Amino acid sequence: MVTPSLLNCDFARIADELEALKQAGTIAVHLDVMDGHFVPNLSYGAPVIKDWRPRTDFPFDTHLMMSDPGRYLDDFIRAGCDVIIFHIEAVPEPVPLLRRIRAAGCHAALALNPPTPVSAIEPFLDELDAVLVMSVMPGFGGQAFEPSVLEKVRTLRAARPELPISIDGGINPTTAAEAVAAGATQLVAGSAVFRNDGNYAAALAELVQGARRGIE
Ligand SMILES: O=C(CO)[C@@H](O)[C@H](O)COP(=O)(O)O
Ligand SMILES: [Co+2]
Repeated sequence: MVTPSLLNCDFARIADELEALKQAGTIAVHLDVMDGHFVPNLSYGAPVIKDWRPRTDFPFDTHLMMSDPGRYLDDFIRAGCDVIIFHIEAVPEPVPLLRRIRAAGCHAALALNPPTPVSAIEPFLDELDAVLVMSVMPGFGGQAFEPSVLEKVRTLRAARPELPISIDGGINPTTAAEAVAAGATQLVAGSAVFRNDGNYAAALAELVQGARRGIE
């Protein structure tokens, strides 16, 4: 599955952007929340997501790049997030938070930055609905894919054949193929979708074609 990251969309026209993604065949969107502390950038938070919620029925895959996600977790749950992902680097003892997310009826996932080994999340795999492997340092769209993370995807896939594995950062048709071949099941793509020609259907089709090459 290709999940567009809204980071590069036109936020002034969010309802139109969501509708255009729907017409292009999207089935979920990835929301990048940045706190200016865990990552050197700011984006948007729960009040904005709450206003988007009635505009779309897309599941909201919410990537919390925050130093203290627990402090704001209830706001994201109330805002209507469906999948809530936070970083193991921010919360080294993640079980209480993962359980709060699941108890609220949401899916819980842990993200890991490129330098972070799989062993950092291994003890918590039973508590997870998915893992998000970052293939760039978080904070900005449009960065180059870091190929060394593919080994982590392979390791996770071998350890957990059924675990949904997302990969996020620098996804294009070529890296989509590599990620899927390694075992990724969800490809988060920002700049490869929100490219200059505005043809989201064509962009998604190219990414899906790339992903298919990875299965063959
Ligand atoms: O979490 C992040 C960046 O920190 C991502 O979700 C990016 O928004 C993906 O953008 P591209 O790398 O595909 O341009
Ligand atoms: Co993201």
